[in-house]
Amino acid sequence: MESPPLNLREFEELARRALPKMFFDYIRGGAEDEFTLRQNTEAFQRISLIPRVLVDVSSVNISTSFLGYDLSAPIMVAPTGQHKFAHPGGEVSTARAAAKCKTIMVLSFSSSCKIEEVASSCNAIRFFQLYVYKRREIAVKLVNRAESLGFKAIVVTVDTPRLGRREADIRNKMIPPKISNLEGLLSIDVDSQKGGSYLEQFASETFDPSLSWKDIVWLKSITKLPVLVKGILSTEDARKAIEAGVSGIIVSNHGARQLDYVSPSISVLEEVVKAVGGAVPVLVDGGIRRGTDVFKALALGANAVMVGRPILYGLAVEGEQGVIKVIEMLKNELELTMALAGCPTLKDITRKHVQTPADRLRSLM
Ligand SMILES: Cc1cc2nc3c(=O)[nH]c(=O)nc-3n(C[C@H](O)[C@H](O)[C@H](O)COP(=O)(O)O)c2cc1C
Ligand SMILES: CC(C)CC(=O)C(=O)O
Repeated sequence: MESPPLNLREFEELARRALPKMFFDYIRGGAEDEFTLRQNTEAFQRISLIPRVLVDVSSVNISTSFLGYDLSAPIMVAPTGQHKFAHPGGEVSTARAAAKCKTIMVLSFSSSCKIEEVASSCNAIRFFQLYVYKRREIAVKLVNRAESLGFKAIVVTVDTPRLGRREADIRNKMIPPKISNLEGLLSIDVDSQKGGSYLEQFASETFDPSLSWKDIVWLKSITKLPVLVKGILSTEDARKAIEAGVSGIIVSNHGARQLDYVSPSISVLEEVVKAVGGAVPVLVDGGIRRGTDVFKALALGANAVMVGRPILYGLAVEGEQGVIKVIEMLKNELELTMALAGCPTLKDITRKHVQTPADRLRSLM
């Protein structure tokens, strides 16, 4: 028997073996040259840790809260579409795992399980991620459904006016998603003569590229739930988001699947946090694979992090149990990092515990 995975990267390798190539490539892949995809993880490696010693770390507490909800750790499940590509249990298995790990799952609009099915499967705290389609009434219906099913926030993704160019999907003729929440609301026929990525064809038929800042105000007007924006990479947009009245900002480059050559999200986190100035909480995702990465993100000002692909790898390898193992691995690594860095609580993690490439440059001048 193979030895069990010891870290998130080993889960990726096992998922590669477990999944059909088309689905593994879809999950792993990024846009175009995958430059930002590599940078998303390498940027974490360029940040060093500066531990403090002789601090009593006999007890380390990693629990926190986000928008008033208690979490076992500052680690949440990012919205990712089509969990049934990874495992037949789909989003229901992921939601159960998130509930058992006492964390928040952001359910993707492009879920392969119905929102009702996910809501009734367990008592996890859930947020609903929204893609705004050309047919706006679909957004209204889904936001209303999420609200009445007890979802606690709407996360609107703002980096996807069109789908990024994912060459693996083009090569594999990636099949279109089966979005259960759209049953009875919308059916899209892809043109099987066209070739290329059918996922991309689907997205270009449906996604509304005219979405703009005024629509955040519209979105707030159709729901009582807090609205968070996902996909902010600049201080200017962070300020606009605050002006538009959002309740949270997610610094994200969509796991490097949209615009290639954007900065890794961890590299812009600190300036966005400064621009936000504590007005609303800030999350970050992209390339988080180790507890040390979570620690670095917190030191640079994030309230919590979200994890995308590793959750799907865990799901592919072992269903619900695999997702639990991935989240618990990250939690255990964070706890150990905090002990070794002299931080018994999350509040003890400060900017002084990390050194970024910019810090090193400044110290030479
Ligand atoms: C297979 C896959 C599907 C995704 N689907 C969505 C989605 O439906 N909505 C969304 O806002 N982001 C989506 N994302 C982006 C994630 O929410 C997240 O930003 C990204 O995966 C974080 O990077 P990481 O995978 O390196 O952790 C998807 C990412 C992947 C890998
Ligand atoms: C169904 C897709 C549009 C989901 C997505 O956002 C992605 O694949 O990155």
